[in-house]
Amino acid sequence: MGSAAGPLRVLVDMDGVLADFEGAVLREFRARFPAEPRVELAERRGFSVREQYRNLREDLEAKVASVYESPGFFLRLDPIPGALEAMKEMIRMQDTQVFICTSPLRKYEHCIVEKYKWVEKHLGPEFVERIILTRDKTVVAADLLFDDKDTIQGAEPNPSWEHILFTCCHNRHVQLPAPRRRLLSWADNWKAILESKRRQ
Ligand SMILES: O=c1ccn([C@@H]2O[C@H](COP(=O)(O)O)[C@@H](O)[C@H]2O)c(=O)[nH]1
Ligand SMILES: [Mg+2]
Repeated sequence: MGSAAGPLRVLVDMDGVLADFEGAVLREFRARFPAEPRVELAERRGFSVREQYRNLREDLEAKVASVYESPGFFLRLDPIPGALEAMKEMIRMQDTQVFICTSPLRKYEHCIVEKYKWVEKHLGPEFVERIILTRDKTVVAADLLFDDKDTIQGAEPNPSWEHILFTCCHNRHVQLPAPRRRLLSWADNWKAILESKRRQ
């Protein structure tokens, strides 16, 4: 895609990229289960927080899941530093389409409506129009996907987007094979990544 074929289409993930899921899990786990062992952010490894707590002690899996499945959890997430400013700038860029592409929990009761409310509260109604909710991001057509999940798989073996790994506590130790790229934070040069893609 890019300039020859129309506007650049950018997908931006929500948890771990716009909204601080990991920080809230730890904060709320500590508050609800102060006597239990926990995984500090510096010790997080791998996308699944649930799996890491299970490896720590089997019964902790259900406890950590109960934290992020609770009503109000997704609404209380803090924005990732710089994310709101970047999104508001990106949506105003010429020849650029930006969408929020996020996966709901399997236990979706509170998560889905709270994700919508979070976007409305922090980014406003124009971004509510731009939410794509899917458990399979590979079938969504775009040029770029900014996402903290290191491996994104689904029904489409060759997604149209380039996955830019957004650095998060659980993926900072992952060594990316060339030519895969990262965005270290929203203070990193996300505009250069968009421009590089327009030239392709
Ligand atoms: O350990 C976990 C458990 C659940 N999640 C949830 O998975 C999706 C991920 O969404 P993305 O759109 O890929 O960010 C979301 O509902 C999380 O709350 C998780 O991230 N980690
Ligand atoms: Mg994510």
